[in-house]
Amino acid sequence: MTDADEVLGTSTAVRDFFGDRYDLVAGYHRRLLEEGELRGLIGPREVDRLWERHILNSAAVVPFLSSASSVADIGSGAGLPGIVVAIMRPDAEVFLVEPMERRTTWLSEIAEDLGLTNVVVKHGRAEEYDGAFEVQAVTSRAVAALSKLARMSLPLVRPGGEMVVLKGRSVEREIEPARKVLRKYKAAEPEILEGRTVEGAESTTVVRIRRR
Ligand SMILES: C[S@@+](CC[C@H](N)C(=O)[O-])C[C@H]1O[C@@H](n2cnc3c(N)ncnc32)[C@H](O)[C@@H]1O
Repeated sequence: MTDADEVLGTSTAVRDFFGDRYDLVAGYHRRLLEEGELRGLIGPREVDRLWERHILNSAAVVPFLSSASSVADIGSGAGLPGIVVAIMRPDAEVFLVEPMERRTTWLSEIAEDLGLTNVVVKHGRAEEYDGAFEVQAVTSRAVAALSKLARMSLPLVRPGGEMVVLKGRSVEREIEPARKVLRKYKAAEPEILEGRTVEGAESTTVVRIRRR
């Protein structure tokens, strides 16, 4: 961990931002720091920027989930953003969908160790759960281009719900190729939004697509 990332992660701004969930987020950060690289969950360069690039970046999705009582994070990997969402939204049931067994083992361990009783880990590809369950909101980060992502996510979104994706700034280019699948699932026009967390942390692009 760099000094700058540690200073950010232990700052009053970050403590205030997470409020009474801060200790759980800090516990998750500690586990990622100690085991993330070793267990092949994050790359070696990421260890130095876990707070800003990963935890706060993941947290930026939460304000866009509105009052969703059920969320599925697809391609959760190390738990980003799924574990962060589950910590910040204890009132929501959070499904973490991940095909790699090594990663689902980690996700189950983290949920148990942090006492996150609202987490349900689902082993497999998102497509395998089409028709098996529906949620109010589906999140994802760094899983696929928007057209493929929409095909994976929208079948899990109940009508009136939404998919909320953490994306890079060039996401506008992914919208045209996704139009056909968006029409198929009666999705509304994608909204490109700015996700912010605390002063001093980079903002992120969030794409929200409502299903009618
Ligand atoms: C680049 S990682 C990103 C992990 C995490 N979301 C993050 O931002 O750190 C992509 C993840 O998506 C998972 N994945 C790939 N195809 C998938 C699918 N069809 N359904 C669900 N997850 C998938 C991979 O196993 C991997 O864990």
